[in-house]
Amino acid sequence: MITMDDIIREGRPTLRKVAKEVTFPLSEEEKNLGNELMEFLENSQDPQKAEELQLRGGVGLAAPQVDVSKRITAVLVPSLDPDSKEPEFKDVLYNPKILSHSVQEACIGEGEGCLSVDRDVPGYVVRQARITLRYYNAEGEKKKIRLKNYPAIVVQHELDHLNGVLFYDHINKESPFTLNEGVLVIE
Ligand SMILES: CC(C)(C)[C@H](NC(=O)Nc1cc(F)cc(F)c1)C(=O)N(CC(=O)NO)CC1CCCC1
Ligand SMILES: [Zn+2]
Repeated sequence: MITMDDIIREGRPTLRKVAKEVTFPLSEEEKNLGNELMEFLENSQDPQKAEELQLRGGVGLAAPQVDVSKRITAVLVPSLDPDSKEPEFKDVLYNPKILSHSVQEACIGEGEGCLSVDRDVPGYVVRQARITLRYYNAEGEKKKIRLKNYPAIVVQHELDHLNGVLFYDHINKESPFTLNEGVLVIE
């Protein structure tokens, strides 16, 4: 089971590597890793387990963050409506790729953080507002979906990890809270 001790932090070289694509059929190890990444997110969003295991509430976790340089990431975005059980987006993505995206850009109003970054880095992280994502699931089935709002931001944050990019690489050093015309701010 993955806990915070397994998550490598900035400074570790794997976080700055371009991860390798997986080939199908997946090895048992690659299948297990995908499930473990998702299990971490589920545990981290369960108040009792998060407390017991001292986990930060996570919505996405990529293989390079547990020192495995492979193009695998899990995403679990809970629904905004606390009553509904269904998450807004939940899947383990193998070889994910953004096929196309909106011209419009978006950012999270309070900026971003990262499970691999133990410090606050203030500033807007401007990303694509809407994306068309292609990925393979553990069975090797090709998926093509469109995402917008928070799920689109999370997926782009995770795909960055597969390319050795960290959220603060996108922050404008001179003026971290400057936004161009038309950038959607997601609260
Ligand atoms: C860095 C951290 C603050 C832990 C962030 N968590 C988060 O946004 N929590 C959260 C939000 C919810 F809407 C519901 C919920 F249950 C928990 C996160 O997991 N990530 C993922 C990450 O670090 N992946 O490598 C950072 C987010 C910043 C923008 C997108 C992902
Ligand atoms: Zn991250």
